[in-house]
Amino acid sequence: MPSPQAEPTTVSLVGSTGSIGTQAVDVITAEPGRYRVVALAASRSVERLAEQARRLRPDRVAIAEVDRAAELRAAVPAGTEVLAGEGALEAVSVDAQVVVNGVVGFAGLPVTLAALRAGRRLALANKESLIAGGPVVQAARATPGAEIVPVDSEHCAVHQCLRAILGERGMEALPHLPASPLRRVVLTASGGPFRGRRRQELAEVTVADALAHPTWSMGPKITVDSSTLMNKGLEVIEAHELFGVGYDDIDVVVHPQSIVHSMIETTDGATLAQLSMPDMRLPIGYALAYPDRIATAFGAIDWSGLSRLEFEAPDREAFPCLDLAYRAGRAGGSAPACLNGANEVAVDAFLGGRIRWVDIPDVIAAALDDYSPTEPTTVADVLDADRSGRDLALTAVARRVSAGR
Ligand SMILES: NC(=O)C1=CN([C@@H]2O[C@H](COP(=O)(O)OP(=O)(O)OC[C@H]3O[C@@H](n4cnc5c(N)ncnc54)[C@H](OP(=O)(O)O)[C@@H]3O)[C@@H](O)[C@H]2O)C=CC1
Ligand SMILES: CC(=O)[C@@H](O)[C@H](O)COP(=O)(O)O
Ligand SMILES: [Mn+2]
Repeated sequence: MPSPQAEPTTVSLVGSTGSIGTQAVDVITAEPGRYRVVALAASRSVERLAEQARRLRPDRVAIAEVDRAAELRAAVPAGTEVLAGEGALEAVSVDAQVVVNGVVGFAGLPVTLAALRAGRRLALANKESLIAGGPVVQAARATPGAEIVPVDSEHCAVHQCLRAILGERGMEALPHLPASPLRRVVLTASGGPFRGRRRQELAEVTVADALAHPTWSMGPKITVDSSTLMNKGLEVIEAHELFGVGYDDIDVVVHPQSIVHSMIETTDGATLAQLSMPDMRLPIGYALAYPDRIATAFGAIDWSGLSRLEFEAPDREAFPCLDLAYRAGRAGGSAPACLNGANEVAVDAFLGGRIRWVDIPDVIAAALDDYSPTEPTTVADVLDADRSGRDLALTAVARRVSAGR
């Protein structure tokens, strides 16, 4: 049973109009009286944002694109404060006890930093901010009261497993991993839509092919990342940052059913895993309610309908992005920010039809080859590294476009 609550927990939903944001709304509305949404925020989707505001009645609504503010003001209930433009999303990221960061990409960094620096619980879906922000996000995480509870399904699974061996006190010490019987973390990957194909069979795949994820329905950027295995590579760095586990102790296994969401192995050979049907509302509810549990079941397994759970090694030759991420993670410092920025440029160029799917890893590798990592200590350092990754990737994209590839 959940703990009795006098007052609802306040929540800011940033990126409320996307896949994570709309599923967070589902979870909150399934738990009447438990949560109150005090702020909603998105980039440009006025209609969806206004509809959510009419339903959830937040105090404030923020929109990043300033030229959409007038339309939004006209569509939200009277008395709702509307913020717009630079700083608007950051401003509403301190309004609540729990901040859900469902923004896509590096644009989520200000939300992550604002929530942590204000000592809030951050329900983190936006992996890119932690990966690129590295040491700067870790410093903000040390703010009294601040905590990150992962929404990303694999890390939410690892979080649940680690609790079993570390206890709540051990979890509070993260990312300084306490002395523990943990041997390794094993992240599961669906393998994406191109699982089983060799590199030479992937030259002609289309955007529609890459967006056809076999098990999850998600926004376009992460869906393309899943198809290249860069999503898993980013998640390896995310696991390192979240839990303080070294890269030699983070492995990836392909599991096409997406039911085992990840595992930990202990020194005595035991494996602990978290299983559920692929439904992001479970990890979202976990991050909202931690250390309690919500009362609504999302993703419970009907064992009579489940015939097999399969596992295989990732094909690192056909999907080189996985090792590019390990390379950047091991290089450390600002290398993950460069990797992430280059990946965002490459994915954007692929979605825009400027490069082929097989060019994505080559563009990112070209950026990493020409980049010398530094040790970022400020947000400006992180922005610099992101900019360099983007510039180097843009050059590599332009080279491919002018070569007619
Ligand atoms: N979807 C999923 O199941 C999972 C997602 N994640 C992670 O969660 C994050 C969100 O993914 P997902 O929900 O799929 O993405 P979507 O593309 O579905 O949604 C993105 C959200 O971010 C907003 N947004 C886009 N660009 C900006 C910007 N420049 N500044 C501020 N807000 C912006 C969008 O607003 P608007 O609608 O106005 O454009 C929208 O609300 C990603 O980091 C992803 O890796 C992790 C695990 C699973
Ligand atoms: C739901 C979620 O957490 C995604 O990150 C998911 O893991 C993507 O699937 P892949 O395993 O194919 O990358
Ligand atoms: Mn994931």
